[in-house]
Amino acid sequence: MAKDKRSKAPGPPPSATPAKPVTTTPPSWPPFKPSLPVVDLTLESLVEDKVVVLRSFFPRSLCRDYVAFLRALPLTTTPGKPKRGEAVRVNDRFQIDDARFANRLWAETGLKEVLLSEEAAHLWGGEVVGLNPNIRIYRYSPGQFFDAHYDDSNNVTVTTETGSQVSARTTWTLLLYLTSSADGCIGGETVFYPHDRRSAKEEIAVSLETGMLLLHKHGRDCMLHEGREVTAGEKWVIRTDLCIKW
Ligand SMILES: O=C(O)CCC(=O)C(=O)O
Ligand SMILES: [Fe+2]
Repeated sequence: MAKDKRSKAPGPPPSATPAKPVTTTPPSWPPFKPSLPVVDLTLESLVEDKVVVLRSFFPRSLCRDYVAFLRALPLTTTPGKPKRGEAVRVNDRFQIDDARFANRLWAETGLKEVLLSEEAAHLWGGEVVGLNPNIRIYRYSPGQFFDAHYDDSNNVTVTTETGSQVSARTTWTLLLYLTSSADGCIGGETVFYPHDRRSAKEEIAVSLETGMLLLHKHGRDCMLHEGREVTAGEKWVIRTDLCIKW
């Protein structure tokens, strides 16, 4: 086990159950310009059946537009002291239930086609119906991090492109990185630990890449993971989840 001042007392690492979103009017998210996808999206596996990435999912210019836009949202700093059983996360976040934006990310980016392709469709644990309308924005400034935890599977309602409501369950976490070292952000890697313990020898550290989308399996098969401390610049992330019919 790596020595770390953030290491916790014995016991199972906590889960990262997100707080219930407060219902407000969704923001006017910037358009996806240039139209997406800008590259042939190829699913790259980092950990077999557990972690995959799509590089250049958003072009750099769109990431810049998004960061400029997100900066103006009313982000709130999460308390350093978590509720019992919750992971320590220190970052600034904004959370909104926005089925329209979830649908845009799903259907207007090339994501749907690549995830439902024959090679990939078996990964998701069922019939994928879209993305969790619970959209979370994270900003990590120097000193901020998301301590080791597991992500839960949740029951949600997905409103499809045609407006019908489908009962669904989240099966994979989706993280879209909007900044990286190319933008001056140092640290902030998403680190996975395959054997349920924080171990420097075993870690799989995914470095930030501007515009890269990462998906990792959650719920029962979730790997212990953390958002490593940012030491310079800002890490910006859009988080949602992949949902299957339930
Ligand atoms: O920011 C990261 O790299 C990890 C975020 C995360 O683990 C989560 O949203 O549950
Ligand atoms: Fe997580």
